[in-house]
Amino acid sequence: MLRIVADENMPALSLFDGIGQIITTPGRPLERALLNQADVLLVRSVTQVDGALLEGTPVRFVGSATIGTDHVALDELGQLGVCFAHAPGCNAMAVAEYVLQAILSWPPGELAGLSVGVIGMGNVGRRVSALVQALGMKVLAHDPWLEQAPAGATLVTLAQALAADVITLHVPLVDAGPHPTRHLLDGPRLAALGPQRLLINTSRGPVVDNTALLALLRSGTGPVTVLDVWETEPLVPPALLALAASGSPHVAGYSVEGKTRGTWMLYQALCQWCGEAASRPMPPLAPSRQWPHAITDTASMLAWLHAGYRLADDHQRLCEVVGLTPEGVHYRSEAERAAGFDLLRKRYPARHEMAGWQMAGAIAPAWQPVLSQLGAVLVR
Ligand SMILES: NC(=O)c1ccc[n+]([C@@H]2O[C@H](COP(=O)([O-])OP(=O)(O)OC[C@H]3O[C@@H](n4cnc5c(N)ncnc54)[C@H](O)[C@@H]3O)[C@@H](O)[C@H]2O)c1
Ligand SMILES: O=C(O)[C@H](O)[C@H](O)COP(=O)(O)O
Repeated sequence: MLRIVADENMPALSLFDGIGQIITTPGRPLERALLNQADVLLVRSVTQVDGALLEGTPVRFVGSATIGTDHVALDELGQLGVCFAHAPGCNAMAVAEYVLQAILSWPPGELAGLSVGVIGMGNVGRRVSALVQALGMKVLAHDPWLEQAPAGATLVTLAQALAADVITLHVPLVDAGPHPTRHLLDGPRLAALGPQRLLINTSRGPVVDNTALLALLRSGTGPVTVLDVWETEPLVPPALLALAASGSPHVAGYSVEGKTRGTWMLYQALCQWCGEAASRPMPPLAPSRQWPHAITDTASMLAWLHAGYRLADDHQRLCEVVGLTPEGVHYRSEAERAAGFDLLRKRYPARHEMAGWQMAGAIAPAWQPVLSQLGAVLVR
């Protein structure tokens, strides 16, 4: 039996029953002494995993139930001969649904014909691209690693993508190599956006220079801003949250399906590594849900999306833990704010992706493509 240390915020750990014995632990911080008796470490993005953590321990397999891997020193794990697996794409649909709701909640009214600059066209960027095209929006995709534009999108330079009406970031956090992304949106690029554009960051906090963004928002010249990720996580600067149109505690990918799929992908990788058959299927999750109302406009579309999940609830809860009142007062200490951020994530309400909803009301033709992209079933 393998000895497995796992982040307590990972669902579906019973998948590992029979393969190993699980000890759960908070991921931030992770107590190194626990690893002295562990063969396997399973983390989420809040645990920094490097040679200093693993050297001298019996750990030979590390899994991260996340898309991003910037918290893992992959080269150091390689030098120690530690196998690494993660969960590409596991929560991509949840992030895409978050972005869709942010765009639909933005004031301009008619979205068809407006453009969306999608920066990073991987698992998340492609899903976002498909959803916004289904709304009749044009996709200007920037991804220097791609040679061909994904379906329906036009590959453009970063400057061209940043000239779109909506800019949404879906890059990994990268420091080295030809296309680093730390402060990809730096002061000058942010300043060039102006106050009319919508900027959404669900990638990693440091992809946007938060200090420069705050200065622009304070002067009234920054973009309409939706932030799920923050440069100083788990600390959220109250002033930045106060000036953002919406903020959330790094939960864009926190659907029940996305988190569970992450664990399940690690289960498969661990089985392969230790020569076991991965016989357990992805646990069934989506409840049966029926929407009786018509969808004819943005308001009725949002009403349906809100039946699954409300972006505004995330914002409200984050304001509460940061101590931000409608008057803009913040009265909590840094320690309270950091602990509150992590607690919100630990106690995040069950949020299901929209796939599988049975739509019993009339659906106007303009809305059918986006419902189809979301996996809703038209029963009328
Ligand atoms: N907020 C959340 O809850 C949440 C959830 C999932 C993922 N994420 C973040 O989103 C990122 C993207 O997720 P994904 O599943 O699409 O990853 P992915 O690896 O499938 O795609 C990333 C894409 O970014 C491109 N890219 C790399 N450097 C670039 C650059 N300088 N400019 C433009 N494009 C560049 C890559 O070529 C790739 O196509 C993850 O790395 C993770 O950090 C956040
Ligand atoms: O990269 C991802 O998949 C997400 O950003 C990440 O998983 C968010 O959740 P966490 O791992 O911090 O619980």
